[in-house]
Amino acid sequence: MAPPLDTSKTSKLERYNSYLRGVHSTKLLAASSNLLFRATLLIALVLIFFFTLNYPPLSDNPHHHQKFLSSAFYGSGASWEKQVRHSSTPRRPNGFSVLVTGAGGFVGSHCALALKKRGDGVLGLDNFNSYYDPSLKRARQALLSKHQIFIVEADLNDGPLLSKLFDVVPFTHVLHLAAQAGVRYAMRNPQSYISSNIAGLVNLLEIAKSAQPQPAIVWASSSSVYGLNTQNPFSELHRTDQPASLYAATKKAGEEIAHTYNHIYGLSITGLRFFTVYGPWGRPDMAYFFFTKDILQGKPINIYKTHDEKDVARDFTYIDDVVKGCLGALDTSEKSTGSGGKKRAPAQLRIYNLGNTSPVSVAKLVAILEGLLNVKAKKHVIKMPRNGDVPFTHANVSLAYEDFGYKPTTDLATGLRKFVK
Ligand SMILES: O=C(O)[C@H]1O[C@H](OP(=O)(O)OP(=O)(O)OC[C@H]2O[C@@H](n3ccc(=O)[nH]c3=O)[C@H](O)[C@@H]2O)[C@H](O)[C@@H](O)[C@H]1O
Repeated sequence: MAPPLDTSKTSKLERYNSYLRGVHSTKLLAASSNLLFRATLLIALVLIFFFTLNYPPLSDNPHHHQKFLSSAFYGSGASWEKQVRHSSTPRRPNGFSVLVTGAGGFVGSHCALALKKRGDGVLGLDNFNSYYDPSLKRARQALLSKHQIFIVEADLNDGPLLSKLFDVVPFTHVLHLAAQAGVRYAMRNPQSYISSNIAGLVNLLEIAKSAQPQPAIVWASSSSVYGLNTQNPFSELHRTDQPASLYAATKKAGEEIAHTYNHIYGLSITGLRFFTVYGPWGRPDMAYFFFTKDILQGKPINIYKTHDEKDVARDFTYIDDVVKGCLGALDTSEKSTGSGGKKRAPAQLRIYNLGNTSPVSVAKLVAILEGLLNVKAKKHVIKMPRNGDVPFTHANVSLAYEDFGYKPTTDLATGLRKFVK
């Protein structure tokens, strides 16, 4: 049994204990404020690190804004999988199940709707970046959603998310239209072209090569690959080793990368060289679109001339014609031949021009717009800046005609009328 405590000793002890408690709480207070200070410092450092990583700011680098967040938000959950499956299930006998990348974009949204309308299953993929006003992409998304097309919001470089999609859906085809577009913007933000048009393409092909079954792939190349080629009209047999812009160089690189994946893994791949596609729901960064806006607002527009004072011209191609070309390419795609990531037999590899076959000068384009809008444009005719533009494009489409009946039927005046409306 413990001896009774001497009260004087007890009160001393109590005083001592209360002194100790005082010291302890002061120390505790000091320690916790120290801890708080360190934590604040750590958070500040993490924030500085985070913002440094995200430099330059979003407006200049729209691809950084939500990279890979998608894997965290999606890729799991029964209702998400249900949406993905429902959207990609065909509603016609022997219908396709197509992953349309860039489905929030101009050509992507039109193709997605056309495929869905004929009974194919369509799943969209888009990162909704801010290269141009994302609200236009969201409006396209709303339109697609009305037609039961679900767009997964993800970046092409998000490997885990893409793998997950191919685990959930046995896609028969991929219509790969997601890209960093625009010829002149490549001088302002070169890295975005590498990230989307090269790294993103490789990521997609990596996933596709291991998918069971391997899908057939149809993807968007560009008329710009003809670069400094001077033979006319441009044929798929002409030189494409002199790109005039980084955009063109990344599209040409894509064609070579496609060759590699076809050769090693047996992926069936078709590249489509689009020629200045225009029309309703188009891209606001393209000349016909911002010319229309500027003319209506009474703002001056620049019309480029070549350095030897010639007209600059494009083989402007109407969206409905291009959609028919994309569907024709999908319909004539052969199956990929690989399985388990290994090639089993030679596979189809194709390249086609999808143009209009009748170039029109930019000056004429503006004259048509003036007529349709009933407004005179404030025109500045200037020498084409050295920004990667080529003076002239003109497609020979006989190969696409032979193989899938591609025949453009919309002239520029008719197409622009539909756009202006
Ligand atoms: O076929 C392609 O592969 C590409 O087509 C498109 O590029 P481009 O043919 O350059 O279209 P776009 O910019 O509308 O300029 C049209 C014309 O206006 C001239 N132009 C342009 C701007 C200006 O201020 N003044 C002007 O005269 C300009 O010199 C040009 O002659 C796509 O954007 C591109 O993503 C890619 O798909």
